[in-house]
Amino acid sequence: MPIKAKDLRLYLVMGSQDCLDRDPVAVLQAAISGGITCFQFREKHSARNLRETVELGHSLRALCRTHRIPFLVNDRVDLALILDADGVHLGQDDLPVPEAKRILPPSCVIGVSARSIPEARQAQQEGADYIGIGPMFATTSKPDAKQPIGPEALAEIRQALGDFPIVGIGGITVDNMAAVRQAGADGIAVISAITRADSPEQAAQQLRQCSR
Ligand SMILES: Cc1ncc(COP(=O)(O)OP(=O)(O)O)c(N)n1
Ligand SMILES: Cc1ncsc1CCOP(=O)(O)O
Ligand SMILES: [Mg+2]
Repeated sequence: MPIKAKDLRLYLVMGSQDCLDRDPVAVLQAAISGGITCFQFREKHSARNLRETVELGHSLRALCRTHRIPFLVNDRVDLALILDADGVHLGQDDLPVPEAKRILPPSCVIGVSARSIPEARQAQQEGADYIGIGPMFATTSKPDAKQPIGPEALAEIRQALGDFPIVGIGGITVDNMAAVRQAGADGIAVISAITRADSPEQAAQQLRQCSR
């Protein structure tokens, strides 16, 4: 089922590395109560081995299923299949979209990262369902992130792509999200604005209210 622009309104990206000493399942539950519209399981560089990652993934997936929140897996198509995910998110260094499509069921959503018009056009032509553009601003959640490109670059990509689902990511907070939406994003994807907030539920609620 293709992802709708409204599903991208408030997209939480998260793995256990983002949750400090909190239980990722509790953080996701709070974020869902606060109004997130999409979730991506992004387990990176963590102390968890693959077996533990799969176990956590099953719990997060079940929670999303109960609340009818789309559940996507970052990077790993094998994990997406194991967890019966609704989709995957692939970056420019990850599995190419045509290869992913050979393995995944046709209903599986594919999101692709882009930071330029050529990258975005290629993703669109290869059959991506949405594009994640960033980093918009400086981020501390991705040590290998490239230089921020700002909402101006997103506005140019929006113009080049026309009506196609686009989400901005990277350093987005309640204070700067308006610029990302005004540039033409259908929604925002965040890690720390929710996972590092004193109250992930209230943080999600506030971001959701501001993204109307
Ligand atoms: C919604 C969304 N947009 C962009 C990214 C970044 O993906 P990628 O460039 O592959 O980097 P990693 O997340 O794998 O470190 C994303 N994950 N989600
Ligand atoms: C995964 C990812 N891709 C580009 S920036 C980023 C990190 C976003 O995290 P935060 O919302 O905490 O800046
Ligand atoms: Mg990736």
